[in-house]
Order: sequence, then C-alpha cells, then structure tokens
Amino acid sequence: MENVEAGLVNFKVLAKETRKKMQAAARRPKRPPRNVGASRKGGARNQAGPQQTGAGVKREQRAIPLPRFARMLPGMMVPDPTPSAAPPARTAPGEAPPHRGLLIVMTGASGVGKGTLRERWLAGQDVFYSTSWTTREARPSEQDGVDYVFVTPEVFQEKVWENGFLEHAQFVGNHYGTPREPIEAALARGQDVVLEIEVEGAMQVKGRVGEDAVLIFIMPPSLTELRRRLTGRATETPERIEKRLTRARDEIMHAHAFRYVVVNDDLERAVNELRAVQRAEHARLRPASEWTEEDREALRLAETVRSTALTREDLLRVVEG
Ligand SMILES: Nc1nc2c(ncn2[C@@H]2O[C@H](COP(=O)(O)OP(=O)(O)O)[C@@H](O)[C@H]2O)c(=O)[nH]1
Ligand SMILES: Nc1ncnc2c1ncn2[C@@H]1O[C@H](COP(=O)(O)OP(=O)(O)O)[C@@H](O)[C@H]1O
Repeated sequence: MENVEAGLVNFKVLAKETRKKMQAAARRPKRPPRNVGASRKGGARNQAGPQQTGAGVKREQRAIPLPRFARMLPGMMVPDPTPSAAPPARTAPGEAPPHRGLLIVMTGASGVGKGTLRERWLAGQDVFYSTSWTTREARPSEQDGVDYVFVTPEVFQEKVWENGFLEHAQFVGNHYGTPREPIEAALARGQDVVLEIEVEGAMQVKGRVGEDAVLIFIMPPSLTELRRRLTGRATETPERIEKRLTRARDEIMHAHAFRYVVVNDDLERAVNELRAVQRAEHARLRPASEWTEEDREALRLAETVRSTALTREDLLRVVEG
C-alpha cells in the first residue's frame, strides 16, 4: 500500500516535470526549420515514409498542416494552416465529406500485451496505426520506420521544438512521441487512428483532445503475470524489467483516468472487447434510430468495460497480486 502511494506521488512528479518541460519548450523561440532527419541514417526516408495500417498495408503519408485538429489542442503552438495543403480527399467533388475517424488511444503497462492485442484487433481493418518516434535503441527484430522511427535525442528535441508531437513522454530513460501530422491527415480522411502509448502520453492526449479521444487502458491480470510476460518476451535486461514494473504500478493506479479498461487475461475476449468499444463509439456518433442489432450488442459489451465499473480495491488487487 505504501509502495502504491509512493508510486502515485512519483508519477505525479513525473507528469509535472513533463508539463513544465512542454511549457518551457512552448516559450522557447522557435528554431529555424531544418531537415531534422538529415543527421541520421534513414531519417529522411522515415519522416515521409510508409505507415503501417492494421491490415499490414503500407501507405504513403503526406505532411500537411492541421487546421481543425489544431483548434482542439489549446495552449499548443501550431503552424498556420496553408490553404493550398488540403488533405487528400476520399470523395469526388460534390460528394459529402467523409466522417472524421475516431482517435483511439490504447495505453497500459509495458509488457501487458498492447502490441499483441492491437495486431489481432486491427487485422483486416482500414485503420491508421501511428508509428511513434523514439530515442531508444532498436531491438534486433525491429524495423526503422515500421515499429518506430528511431532517432537521436537531438533529432527528437528538434521535433519537440517544432511542436511536431501530439504528445511525448519519457519512459525508463528514453523519449517516445506521437508525430502529429499523419494523425490529423488520417482523421480528416475518415480513418480511425490508433495510438499505442504509455500512460503519461495518453493523459496528455486526454488533456488536449478531451472527450474526442477514446481512451482504453489495458490491464494485466496481476503484476506477477506482467513480470512473467516481460521476462518471457526476453527483450529487456532484468534491471530494465524491474524499472518497467515499478512504472507499471503507478500506471495501473491511474486506470480510472481512461474511459475503458480491458483486462488482458484471455486474448480472444480482450480483442472482442476492443472491437466492441470501437463499434460502440462509432454507433454513438449516429442517431439511435440507425443502430443495428450488432451496434446494440457492441454498446452493451462496451458498457461492461467502462472504467467506472472498477473500484480502487480492484486496482490494488492487481498491483499486489
Ligand atoms: N507517450 C508515448 N509512449 C509511447 C509511444 N510509443 C510507444 N510508447 C510506449 O512506451 C513504452 C515503452 O515502449 P517500448 O520500449 O517499445 O517497450 P514495449 O512497449 O514494452 O515493447 C510502452 O508502454 C509503449 O506503449 C509514444 O509515441 N508516446
Ligand atoms: N493474454 C495474454 N496471455 C498471455 N501472454 C500474453 C497475452 N497477451 C500478450 N502476451 C505476451 O506478453 C508479452 C508482451 O506482449 P506485448 O504485446 O509485447 O506487450 P506490450 O506491447 O504491451 O509491451 C508477449 O510475449 C506476448 O506474447
């Protein structure tokens, strides 16, 4: 219990420090524009590079300004929209514009199974999966520009100065960030966008986008099981696993900050719940008179995984289990 309380305080300090850094960055004079990727191997390719969708389809992204989304991000420095750079239209001239896609944020502790769930959930769907930037070393199985855009701390910082991230956070010694522009382009095309990010970054998205973002926390059955998964995945040293577990305690105690909590004990059940949440959130954007029986079923299932269904005691059982 004491550990949990101490963890909560640490997390708040962490979040406060990031907020301060962001405010300081916002006050700092803007740097002259530069080709930020030029200083690293493959950087230029990655910035305009392919983005992976859930269906495994690669799609070229165009860098465009963010007129509408920008208005949803109070307090952020956003470049002026240029009328000439409209997002690519999916509709013919004269047709009604497509609905904006949903911004879905999947968060939760490292090793809880976010990547595993996301692959199954999004398989075959035309969804835009946001490829993050990170300063961490690539693992042997990872591909630059696909799993992450791997950059140096200097290149990452340049992107922060340019206000190029929707959110960014430090996680166990490395920086991670969601590039802003490809997301706005995908939403404007009417595609759902999925972010798979840690809790502090998810809170930043919530703070900026509010109710327009669908926030889903993935919960491990217990910390013991989380340790087993991290150890079984064999991507981290024992020391780094311990750091991730310490962070996981804090993250789990923040689960109520998110609209939904999906427990990843049984993969199939968890994937069904994620599909239900996505369907239910789409249904909510339409009048009830248009809902199908499948929509109603999804709405019922989604209701059962609302974070409000969990008590603080439930969370304590997970971190102490
Ligand atoms: N805030 C934020 N977190 C991210 C981003 N990309 C990945 N993460 C999270 O950073 C944490 C560490 O990621 P990683 O080193 O790849 O470890 P893994 O997720 O355990 O494989 C995970 O919780 C990721 O979900 C991002 O763009 N922003
Ligand atoms: N429901 C589950 N039951 C058992 N193992 C799981 C489950 N979900 C994921 N895993 C395993 O846990 C490990 C971590 O999963 P991963 O998707 O890499 O997590 P994250 O992306 O959250 O860091 C992987 O080895 C994965 O196969």
